[in-house]
Amino acid sequence: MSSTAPTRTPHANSPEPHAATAPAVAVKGVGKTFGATEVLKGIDLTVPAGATTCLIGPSGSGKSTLLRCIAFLEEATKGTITIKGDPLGFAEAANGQRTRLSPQNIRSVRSRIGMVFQQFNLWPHMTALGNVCEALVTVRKMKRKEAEERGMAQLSRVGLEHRATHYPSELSGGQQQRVAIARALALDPEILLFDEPTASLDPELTGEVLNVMRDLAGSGMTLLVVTHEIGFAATVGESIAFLDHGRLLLNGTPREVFGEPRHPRLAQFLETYLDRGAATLL
Ligand SMILES: Nc1ncnc2c1ncn2[C@@H]1O[C@H](COP(=O)(O)OP(=O)(O)OP(=O)(O)O)[C@@H](O)[C@H]1O
Repeated sequence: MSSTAPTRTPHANSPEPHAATAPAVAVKGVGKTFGATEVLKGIDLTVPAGATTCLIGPSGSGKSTLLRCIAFLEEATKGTITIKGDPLGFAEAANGQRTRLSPQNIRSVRSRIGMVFQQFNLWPHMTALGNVCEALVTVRKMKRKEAEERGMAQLSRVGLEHRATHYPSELSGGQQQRVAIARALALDPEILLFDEPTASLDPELTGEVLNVMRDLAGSGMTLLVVTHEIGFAATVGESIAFLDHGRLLLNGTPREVFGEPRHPRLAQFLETYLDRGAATLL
């Protein structure tokens, strides 16, 4: 098992990696501090395209912060992040100097990333379809009719076409989260980030959201999922990254990471967080 996934180390004069072969996300030496607190300490992580990567670790280890840095909702204090080879936010020159990219460049690379949060953040005054279509019309400038067609297709993908005209208050938490997933999918992202998408759901509603995510994973989308659902990570994740105290301690296949002998910190974490039923999956 390696402490980091295999990364490309191009020769200084070699061309930029071609988008088709570049990883979906490459995180290099990323650090993040909030005031005097160092939350991320030099993270190197490669997220392969067309696969599901699960980011696990104890509470406070920095998982959400790393995901938010990848979505550029937080700015990494050090290091670089590329999306299919394109720098996001900052570029690093050959001499190691980090420069901030233009707002247009940041917007354009960010628009290729979708994100689903723990809270669904739906507009309460809009129907499920209205929520899914809103950004298509206002941001992507799509005609309403075309946006609604695309929105219906995405609602159907998460099994909610029959709830298109319902308002969030008329939907269960699991259905609201599925609408939020449809909204992210409608923008056709190259990579979809999930930040503990089932954490605010009752256990009986968690399964329906995990099933949708399982289907998306099976469709060959690139997913990066922060989760405490270890059973989901072990069965759906093709790559597992274990974060502890702001460092990437382990990164590999589920078998490599969860198999015996287990890293003592992982063993300790699993004892604390293991969700019901996961023990039999590992
Ligand atoms: N905006 C912020 N300002 C100050 N400290 C922050 C901020 N965001 C996160 N932190 C701190 O960074 C550390 C890591 O938080 P983060 O939410 O990334 O952890 P996590 O692994 O996702 O935890 P959890 O599993 O509980 O969600 C925590 O100590 C948190 O208090």
